[in-house]
Amino acid sequence: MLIVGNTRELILDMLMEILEKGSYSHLVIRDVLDKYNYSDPRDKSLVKRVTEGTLERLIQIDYILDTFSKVPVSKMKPLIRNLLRMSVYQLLFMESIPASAVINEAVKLSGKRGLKGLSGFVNGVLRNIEREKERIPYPERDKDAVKYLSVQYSMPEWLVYKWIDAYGQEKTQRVLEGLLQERPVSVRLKESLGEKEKEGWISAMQKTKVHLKKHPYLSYAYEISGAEGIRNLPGFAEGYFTVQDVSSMLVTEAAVGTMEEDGGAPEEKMVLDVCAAPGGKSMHIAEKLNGTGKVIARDLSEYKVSLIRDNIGRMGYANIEAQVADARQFDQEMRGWADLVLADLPCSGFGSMGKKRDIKYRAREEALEELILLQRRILDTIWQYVKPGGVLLYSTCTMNPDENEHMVEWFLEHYPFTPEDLSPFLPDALKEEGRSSMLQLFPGIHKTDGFFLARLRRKEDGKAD
Ligand SMILES: C[S@@+](CC[C@H](N)C(=O)[O-])C[C@H]1O[C@@H](n2cnc3c(N)ncnc32)[C@H](O)[C@@H]1O
Repeated sequence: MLIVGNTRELILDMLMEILEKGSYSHLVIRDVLDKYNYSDPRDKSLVKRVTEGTLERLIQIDYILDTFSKVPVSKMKPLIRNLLRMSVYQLLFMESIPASAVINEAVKLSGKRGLKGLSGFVNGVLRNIEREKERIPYPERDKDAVKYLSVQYSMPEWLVYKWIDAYGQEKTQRVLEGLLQERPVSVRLKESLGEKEKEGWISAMQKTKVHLKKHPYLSYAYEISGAEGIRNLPGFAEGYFTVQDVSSMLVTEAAVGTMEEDGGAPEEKMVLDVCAAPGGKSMHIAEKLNGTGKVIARDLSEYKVSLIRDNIGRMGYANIEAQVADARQFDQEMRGWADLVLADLPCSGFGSMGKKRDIKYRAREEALEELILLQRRILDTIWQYVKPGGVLLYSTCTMNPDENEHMVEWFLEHYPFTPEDLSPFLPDALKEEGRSSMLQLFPGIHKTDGFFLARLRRKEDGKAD
């Protein structure tokens, strides 16, 4: 199948929007796919694949371009730079498209977009790369492991350096590989559905083109691949399921303590989720409470809270309420109110890079310090909402010890909490790693996004040490 005419021009425009104007890739891709109703669904998946793939491999692609072009990528005209990037992606990673077609289409498009004078340059660089693609002189691992891994897996050098420092070279490489692997979307099927409804849903899903598979960690988690849009799938409108990574479902298991503790039937609980939008974990907790107790789901803005409300409406939970509140501001009314406080804090988000492909290029090392201060500020405030004897569940969707293990250590030094063994609440595959109070999940190593969770219990005497 060729990428021709409007389709490749559309890809070029999307890359310009994301890489030159700084728009978020997942939003640009979603909007374009929603807007353009292709007669051939294969066109749709090609647009998605080439745009996402080019972003995912950007560092490697730019390295190759810099090796084969006299003009460095940073000095090229933006349109030419992005045209070359998407073409190199196709030459290297999409064998089904003939190289001659990729190059001819790129040459034509540069002319069409008013850069006819550069058609020869585009042609020359791409032909050179096509000829030499089996002999690209990549950085040598023995000489510079950070540069080697950075180019091979398209990850900024400072992040590779940070991960090697924290987790070692072997683990870092597995994580980098994991981040590039295509992973299915995971969904949480409502546990409260009756057997008949569950079977009906599974059989309706099997009649669609998507592939449905049970996730090995949790009985109610399923993986879906090949879906063109989740919203059109059976059971979505009825609120049978919600999209949620399994790592995030494990937070609820550990927070509510349902896997072994309480024989799987939690008593009535008061729960406060201080950073809740779009509401995935709050709704899961509401579900686990079987309609009892109360979950208050808070977030910073009216818009964010409207996302939580929309989700509650679709999923139909009655024991949950969404509120606008800034977690940095102490709320006197909540002092000692909660059996469980969920602190799923804003973080660097490195664990979800597999899904949001531009996070890795947007991340700035300097910004991490600010995030850590924000996380501390929120923790400084919200620990007081936990009843003496109650639980604080701390989580982030990142892999960065300063936001994770070191943050928990800092917290325990300052506030009257004790860490608790996570293993009773985890699936067998994770029990061993969860024996301490903290669990770091890694893509490529675990069957989840990158994620961190820690379970901390407030001491009965309740006062700060
Ligand atoms: C990791 S996300 C939460 C995801 C959510 N727990 C879920 O499972 O769907 C972090 C959230 O923190 C919110 N946030 C950031 N700063 C905040 C603050 N000062 N007060 C309350 N919420 C805040 C962000 O708007 C964002 O929605």
